[in-house]
This record gives sequence, C-alpha cells and structure tokens, in this order.
Amino acid sequence: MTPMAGEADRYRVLLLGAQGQVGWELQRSQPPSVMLRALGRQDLDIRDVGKVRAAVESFRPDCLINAAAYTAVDRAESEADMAYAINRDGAAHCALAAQACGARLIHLSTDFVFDGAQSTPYQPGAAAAPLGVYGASKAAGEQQVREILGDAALILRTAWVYSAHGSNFVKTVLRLLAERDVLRVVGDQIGTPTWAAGIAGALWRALDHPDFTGIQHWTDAGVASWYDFSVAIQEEAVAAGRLQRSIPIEMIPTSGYPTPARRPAYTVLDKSTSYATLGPAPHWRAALRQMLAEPKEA
Ligand SMILES: NC(=O)C1=CN([C@@H]2O[C@H](COP(=O)(O)OP(=O)(O)OC[C@H]3O[C@@H](n4cnc5c(N)ncnc54)[C@H](O)[C@@H]3O)[C@@H](O)[C@H]2O)C=CC1
Repeated sequence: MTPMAGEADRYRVLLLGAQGQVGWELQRSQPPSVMLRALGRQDLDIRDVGKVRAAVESFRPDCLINAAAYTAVDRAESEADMAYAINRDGAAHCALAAQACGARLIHLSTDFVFDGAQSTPYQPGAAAAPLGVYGASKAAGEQQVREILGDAALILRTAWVYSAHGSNFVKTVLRLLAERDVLRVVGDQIGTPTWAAGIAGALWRALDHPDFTGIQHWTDAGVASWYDFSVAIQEEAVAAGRLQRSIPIEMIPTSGYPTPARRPAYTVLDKSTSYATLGPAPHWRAALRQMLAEPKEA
C-alpha cells in the first residue's frame, strides 16, 4: 500500500505480541495516521534480543508497543523461568532496542504488581508488592524498562482484560453459563473488568501525547468483583440474545476456589492522570455490553 502524503503515516509503529487480546484490538483499530508493522510470537520471540533489535532497526518505528507477555497467572507458578524470560528479559530487550533506535517504548503491565492490601485505588507510584510469579515477573519487567529508559517510556498498567479474541474470563463464563445449571464465582476479589478495545483506543491516543510517560494506569471505569462481573455477563448476554436462559450464580470466597497463584484481593487502579490526558474510559458494564453486541469472532 502506498502511503499518502500529509496526515497519513505520521507515526510508524512496531507492535509485538500482535496476536494477543490487546495486540489484536490494536490491529483492528489501526488509525489511518499510523503505519503499523504487527508481529506475533511466530514472527518474533521477544526473548531473542538480537531479533528484537533487528526488527526495530529495520522498521525504524517512532514507537514500539510491547503487548507480548507470558500471561498464564497460575502456570507461571511452575514456569517461573519462562515467565521471567518473557516478562522481564523480553521487556528489557524492547527497551534496549527502543533506546538504540530512538523510538518511544510503550510497554504494558498489570494490576498484579500489587498485593491488594489497599482498599482505595492504587496510584501509579504506589509500591509494587506482587503475590505471585506472574506479578513479580511483570514488576521486574517494569523495573528493567525504567532502568534502561528512565521516565522516557510509557508503562501502562491495565487489569482484568477481555476481548472477543483469545481466552479470557468473559468467554469462559459464557461457555459455563451455557453448560451448567449453577455457577459459583469468587466475590472477594475486587478490580475493574477492561475491554481490550478500550485499551487499544487509549494506546492509539497516547501516540499524540509524547509527554505521557512513566508508569500510568488504564482500565475501564468502575469497580466489580468476579461475581459482579459474572452476573453482568449473564444479564448482558441474555439481553443481547447470546444466551437463551439464565442460571443461578452463587458468590463464593477465594478460599472456596483454590488456585496455584495467590491473587490480590483489591486492585482498583487510580486513572486520574491517564483519563485527564487521554480522555475517560466507559464504565466497564457499558464496555461489556458493547463487546457482547459485536458479532462473535469467527
Ligand atoms: N489478560 C489480562 O487480564 C491482563 C493483561 N495485562 C497485560 O496486558 C498485556 C497484554 O495482555 P493480553 O493481550 O491480555 O495477553 P495475551 O495473553 O492475550 O497476549 C499476549 C501475547 O504475547 C505473545 N507472546 C508470549 N510470549 C511471547 C514471546 N516470547 N515473544 C513474542 N510474543 C509472545 C502470546 O503469543 C500472545 O499472543 C500484557 O502485558 C499483560 O501482562 C495486564 C493486566 C491483565
């Protein structure tokens, strides 16, 4: 495709982790002003520092977006080496390549860097204290990025991500609601469900804000437990005609659903700075309604 002069191709963006939830939403919402090269894991493994550097050197992006990550929270407990190789070392490789080529780095991170002991929203500067390997490996990745690039990089933490593409809580609950007669869901972990499409929009808008850097937070607005989220998924899916019936949903404590990784009890993130810069996000339930109104992914 021949680039048009003028408004088009103001930014050259190299996206890594292009087949993930956020990567996929970035690809399908690519603005006309962006020339995008999108690489999935099969194209480029971020554990290979030479390949990351070569990809950045050959494309010469204005901005490198690292949406690649090891995101299997429970499996990470028994695959720590792999989690660190991708989430810590891979992040460092991105930062080094961005530094060498003078590109801006946008790196994604997670609410799981926090221990969840607070009961008011976490500020971006709050101390990280991860409970599990996944959170610790992501916190180590943030630290690498900051050591290499200082405050020049944008580290955007998000949470509870879902999308029509990939595996996530919404898709799992939709399947279970269709299969089961009753669903039991944890009610004592509080956070904010976030549609990956909204994250993609925020990331694209961030291109126009080169001074929006350092650690920042982005999720949809509002607060929910996994139980609240499940109830909303059922109600919205029935309203959208995607489920033909409702089943009882019961609230259980975390202790009733043991998992290999400990999870933080409360990870609502303070988004005042990012909403002031990039514009506000919708309430999570409005975003969920919109996602469920879309045609199912083929
Ligand atoms: N999924 C969630 O609930 C949350 C995700 N995040 C963060 O948001 C970012 C995006 O997450 P999602 O899109 O949901 O994740 P995802 O798991 O859907 O996608 C991650 C992508 O990275 C790719 N990948 C894994 N190892 C790789 C490697 N060595 N080299 C290249 N690519 C590799 C995977 O193939 C996958 O396509 C990540 O940084 C994640 O830590 C933050 C909070 C919650």
